[in-house]
Amino acid sequence: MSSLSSIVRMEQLSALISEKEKLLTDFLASKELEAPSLSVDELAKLEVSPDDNKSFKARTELIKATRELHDIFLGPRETLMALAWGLQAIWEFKIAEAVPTNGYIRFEELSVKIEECTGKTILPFQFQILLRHAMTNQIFYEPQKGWVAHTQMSRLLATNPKSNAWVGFMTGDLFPAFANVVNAMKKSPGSQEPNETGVNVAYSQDLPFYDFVQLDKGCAMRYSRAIESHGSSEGTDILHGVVDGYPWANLGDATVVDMGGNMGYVSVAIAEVFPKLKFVVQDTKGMRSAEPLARVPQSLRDRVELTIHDFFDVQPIVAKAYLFRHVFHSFPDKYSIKILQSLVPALRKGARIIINNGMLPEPGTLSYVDERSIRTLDVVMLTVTNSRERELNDWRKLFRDADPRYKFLRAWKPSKSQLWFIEAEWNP
Ligand SMILES: C[S@@+](CC[C@H](N)C(=O)[O-])C[C@H]1O[C@@H](n2cnc3c(N)ncnc32)[C@H](O)[C@@H]1O
Repeated sequence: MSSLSSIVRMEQLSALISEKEKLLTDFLASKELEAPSLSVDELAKLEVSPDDNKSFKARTELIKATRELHDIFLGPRETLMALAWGLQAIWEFKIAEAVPTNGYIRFEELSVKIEECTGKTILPFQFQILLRHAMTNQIFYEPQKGWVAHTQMSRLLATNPKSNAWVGFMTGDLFPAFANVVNAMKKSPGSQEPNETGVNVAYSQDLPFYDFVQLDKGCAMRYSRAIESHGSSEGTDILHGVVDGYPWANLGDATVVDMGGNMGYVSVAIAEVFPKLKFVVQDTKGMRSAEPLARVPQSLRDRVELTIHDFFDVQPIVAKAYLFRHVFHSFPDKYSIKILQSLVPALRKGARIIINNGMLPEPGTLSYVDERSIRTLDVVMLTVTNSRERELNDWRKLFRDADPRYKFLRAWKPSKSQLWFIEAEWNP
C-alpha cells in the first residue's frame, strides 16, 4: 500500500492504467485478437498467455490498479458493503439455467419456469430483488425493464458444470462453515484437529471434512467438480502446472501412485502425454462412484487405475514415485507426518515423493492475483480442516519430522503455474 497522498496516488494509478491498457490493446492489435467483453455475444476471455510476458504482467497490474482505484472512489464503507449476496439463491433455484442462453426472459415467466423445473415457488418481485442485486456485480443484466438476460458470468453458471459446482459448493455447502470459523476458533483455540473446524460447528457434527463431504453423494460430486474447476483455473491448470512442470519422462517405465487423486483427472492428463508411465489413483471409498470410473478414457484404462486406499493406512504398492497434489494443505503437521510415515513400508531406495501444492510467499512478493489466490486458499484450509498452506522451510521440516531417511531434494515453481513442485527421495 502506498504512503503517498491520495491525489498523487490516484494520478499514479490512472497513469498506470492508461499505460498498461495501451500496451494490451497494442498487443491485441498486433496479434489481430479481439478484446474481451461481459456481453455474451463477444469474446469471454483475454487471450494472453504467460509466454507473452509483458502483456500478461500488464493484465495482472491492471486488475490490481483498477480495483484499487475503484475502491478509492467508492470509499471504504461502500467497498465493505458491496458483497455478492444472493449468489446462493441463484444457484439453489437454478435461475441461471432458466434464463435462455442467448435471449431474454421476463421476471414473471422466470417464476413460472422455475416452479415447473424445481417445484419451488419464487415470486417475480423476489427475482427482482435477487437478480437486480446480482446485476450490480455483472451477473445477469436487464436489457429492457422487466427482462433478464445473461452476461458472461451468469451464462458460465448455466453452462459450465464445474463452475456451477464451485459456486454451489462455496455458497451452499461451505457458506455456513465460513460463517462459523470464528465460533470454531473460540470453541477450540489453536486446534490442529480436523474435526474441530467451522464445518463441524456449522453442521453440529464430529467428522473430518473429507468424511463429512462423502456422507452425501450430491455434496461429494459438487466437491469433486469444484476442485476440478479450481484445478483448471488460471495458474492451477493441469497442463501447464503438472504435465509440463515436472520432468515425468525421467522416471522412465514407472508406476506413479497418485495419492488422494480424486477422480484421476491429473493422472489421466499426465498419462496422455507420457506413454511409459502407469498410474494408480488412490482415494477414499466415497470418491469411487460410477461417474469417476467412467471418466478414465477407454484408451488409458490399462495405464490409469482408480483404486480405494486411505493414506493413513500402510501403503501396499511399491512404486517409483508417489504424487500428492493439493493434499498436504488439507492436513495439519501432525497428520501430514502420519501420511508420510504410512508410506514408508512401500518405499525402496530412490523412490520419489512428488508434491504439487501451493507455497506461501514472503508477503508482497507475488503479483496481486497470485497472492490473493494463495491467501484465499489458506483461509479456506483453516476453515475446513484446521490446516494451512506452508512456506519452503515448513516442507523441509515436515519430511525431517516424518523420517530422517526422507531426503529433501528441491522445490520449484513452473513458470506458468501458481503451484510449486516439492520433491524428496527415499534414502535409507
Ligand atoms: C484437495 S483434493 C485434491 C485432489 C487431487 N489430487 C487434485 O489435485 O485435484 C484432496 C483429495 O484427498 C482425498 N482424501 C482425503 N482424505 C483421504 C484419505 N484419508 N485417504 C485418501 N484420500 C484422501 C480427498 O477425497 C480428495 O480427493
